[in-house]
Amino acid sequence: MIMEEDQKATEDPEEEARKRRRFTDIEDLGLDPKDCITVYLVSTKEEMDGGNGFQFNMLDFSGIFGDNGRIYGYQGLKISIWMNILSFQSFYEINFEKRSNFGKGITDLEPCLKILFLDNLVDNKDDFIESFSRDSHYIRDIISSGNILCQKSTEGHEIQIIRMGIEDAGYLYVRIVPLVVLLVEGFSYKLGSISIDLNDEGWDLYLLIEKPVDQTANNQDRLLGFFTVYRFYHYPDGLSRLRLNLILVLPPYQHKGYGSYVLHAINDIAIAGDAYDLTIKKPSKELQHLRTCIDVLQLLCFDPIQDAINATISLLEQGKLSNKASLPQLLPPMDVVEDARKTFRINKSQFLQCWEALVYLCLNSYAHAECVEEYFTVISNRVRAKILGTSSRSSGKKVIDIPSTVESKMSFVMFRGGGDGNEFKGVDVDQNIGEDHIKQLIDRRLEEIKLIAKKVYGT
Ligand SMILES: CC(=O)SCCNC(=O)CCNC(=O)[C@H](O)C(C)(C)COP(=O)(O)OP(=O)(O)OC[C@H]1O[C@@H](n2cnc3c(N)ncnc32)[C@H](O)[C@@H]1OP(=O)(O)O
Repeated sequence: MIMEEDQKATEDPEEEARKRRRFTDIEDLGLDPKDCITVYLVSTKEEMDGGNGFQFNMLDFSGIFGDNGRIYGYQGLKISIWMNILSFQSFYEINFEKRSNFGKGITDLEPCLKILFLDNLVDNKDDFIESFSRDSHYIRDIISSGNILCQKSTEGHEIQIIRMGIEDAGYLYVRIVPLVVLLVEGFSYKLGSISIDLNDEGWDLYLLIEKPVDQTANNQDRLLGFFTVYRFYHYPDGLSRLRLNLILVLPPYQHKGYGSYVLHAINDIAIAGDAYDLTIKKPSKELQHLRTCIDVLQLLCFDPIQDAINATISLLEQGKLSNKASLPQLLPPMDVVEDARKTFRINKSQFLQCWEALVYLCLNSYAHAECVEEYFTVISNRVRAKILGTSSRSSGKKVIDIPSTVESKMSFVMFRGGGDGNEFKGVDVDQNIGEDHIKQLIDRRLEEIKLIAKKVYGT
């Protein structure tokens, strides 16, 4: 629905002339959609009218408003979008003071919003308001065909994770896709990365549901979040591998422990299904942090790792790792990596992420403060080598020391050249990168490790 606000020209002609001059004199630089669009999650008419719904604006509109993502030809533009959090249909209103072509054309807003919301838009405000009561049990109906995977009790509610059949999942998925596009960085229609192939049985959709214990008509089941998992095969043993493709906890429910609950459930799915491993497709920074905290906590209680950590700390105490010209450094023994995969389904590259944090945690908690500096040097060297990959690569073989759980004395591993043997992810490789940028990336990694330690141990 588009509404042009009443002009106040007759009330203050001078002000109006000044505004008009100002607007026509300047080049139309376009508006950032983030500055003029607000989305409200609502479940009642009162929330909608009173502006009391959950409100968010810093959203990702890339790919929605043309190639450079800006909106042209408007002054005082305000787009309000209300999403019914019970049925995931939406209604919008567009308000502006002025609309005119100032050299860059006029963005046609309605088709853009239709690209975003697909068939989930309700055209009429009264219909939308009616949907609060009409569709109040939409979620309850949808999940009736699903299977409860796990549940826990909170005050007055059951929190359930429900696995959906792929067809029923499809109906709901189409309704929640607009939220994914807006809230998950890097997921856009353009990239085509959000689609689930409903004919591919490898896909599973799981819903995180809040169910009132009192299931009377006035109490609705609510969708708190969801995740999709893809199952494929590990060659040559034919075991399944699980990939978490997408996870979203809806904004009103974030930072309440649900993400953590879901990640534990996914780990359990992988273990119960005897999967080879569990991976996550391009995790966001926040998700990666959460995942590493969870994995580090599990690994800290995993006996086979203790000897390997102690051996690494011993090398750090002797200053043997930072002096090494060859890389990689601070690698765990491969048998420990394999044990962790078999026990927790943590894949190798995730294990290496956890390993640095595990060593740091043990350094800190067992009074090895004097070699923390040594540890920081080793991490800095590792990040630097990752960035400047090719310069430290050689075509020959490299022999490096690693801690061993097999023998008390040192073992060695030989790497054939061409790579730095380093499987750490998360740092961009750029050959022309400057020293300042390298320092920033090193600091960032050290901060990540310290933050994990703080969350896990409060150190
Ligand atoms: C493969 C992909 O899908 S990549 C994209 C990932 N998804 C997104 O980016 C979508 C938007 N974000 C989200 O959906 C969510 O924020 C998620 C999934 C990343 C995390 O879910 P949340 O429910 O917020 O996680 P959870 O609450 O368990 O933990 C988040 C933080 O809250 C903290 N926390 C956990 N429980 C509580 C609590 N009771 N009170 C306060 N804080 C808590 C955690 O320690 C954690 O803090 P940290 O981030 O500083 O370490």
